[in-house]
Amino acid sequence: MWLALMIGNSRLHWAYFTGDTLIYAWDTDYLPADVIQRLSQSQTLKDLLLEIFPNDEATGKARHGNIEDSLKTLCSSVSSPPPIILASVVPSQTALWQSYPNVRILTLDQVPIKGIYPTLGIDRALALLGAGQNWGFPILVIDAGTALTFTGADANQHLVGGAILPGLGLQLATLAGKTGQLPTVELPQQLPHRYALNTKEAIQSGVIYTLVAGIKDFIEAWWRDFPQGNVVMTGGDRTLLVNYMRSPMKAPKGASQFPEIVDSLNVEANLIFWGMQKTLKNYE
Ligand SMILES: Nc1ncnc2c1ncn2[C@@H]1O[C@H](COP(=O)(O)OP(=O)(O)O)[C@@H](O)[C@H]1O
Ligand SMILES: CC(C)(COP(=O)(O)O)[C@@H](O)C(=O)NCCC(=O)O
Ligand SMILES: [K+]
Repeated sequence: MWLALMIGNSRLHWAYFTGDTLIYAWDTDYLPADVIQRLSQSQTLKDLLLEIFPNDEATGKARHGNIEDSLKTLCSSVSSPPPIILASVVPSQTALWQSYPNVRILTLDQVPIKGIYPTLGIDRALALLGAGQNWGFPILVIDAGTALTFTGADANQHLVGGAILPGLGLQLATLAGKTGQLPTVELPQQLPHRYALNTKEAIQSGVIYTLVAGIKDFIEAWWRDFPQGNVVMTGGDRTLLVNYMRSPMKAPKGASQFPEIVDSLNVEANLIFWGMQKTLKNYE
């Protein structure tokens, strides 16, 4: 068994594998350095899982309930700190894990995608590989994380390129942080009205409608260049974004948003983990 750890700019993404099979994936906040130190000394997977599964603050009970129990039962026999395969786009966080005795840090040059430029985020390369493995190349990955990224590869698994912009959460945080009067605003579950008559909804409308329009434009351009190309969305905001794109437009004479695009858009949380598994496999 092994654990995959992808360090993103907002949080840690974990997956538990047995061999080639992804059993379970979950997210946690960053861990303090002293907790990571303690994990390095943990003798069993059970000890480790106790630390890295998020607990419900109120009850102290694990949020993942049954899954956590079955994982622990499954792994209580595994001794020594379990192997962690790590990929990161946050160097200061990577440094904290370097002392872990059984860690392997994946680097960009190990990811079997052609034409990679040296500063490409390894999360983008891994997601591309994972998506291409599953749906085939050409493939366009839209990662709605801290940053929102578009990353495409052609039929030869060669990087076409992509784009980077602030993600939904970051756009909202930047507006609140860099202006004198704009409040901190949450993301609504439903698509807001386009024409807002209060500040909160005006911010939500501006950020969401322009982001959704931008995504639509990138997908249409992708299909012009790669008519057989697949498109997949991942990242922490994927579900919200797809829901916005599915909703009818909340505007006068609002028609359904982008049915033809949403119907052919794949949504998947675990692309990066699939890419990590494939990268390891490539080295065997
Ligand atoms: N519990 C959570 N913690 C942080 N972000 C979350 C959470 N749940 C949903 N999100 C959303 O996920 C986005 C971050 O995406 P994610 O893919 O987790 O980031 P990264 O890979 O950059 O760490 C944020 O913009 C936020 O809106
Ligand atoms: C663009 C990113 C910040 C996205 O990170 P994330 O939002 O997933 O945490 C990351 O992939 C990165 O640091 N990339 C390096 C620059 C590049 O890909 O060109
Ligand atoms: K990401």
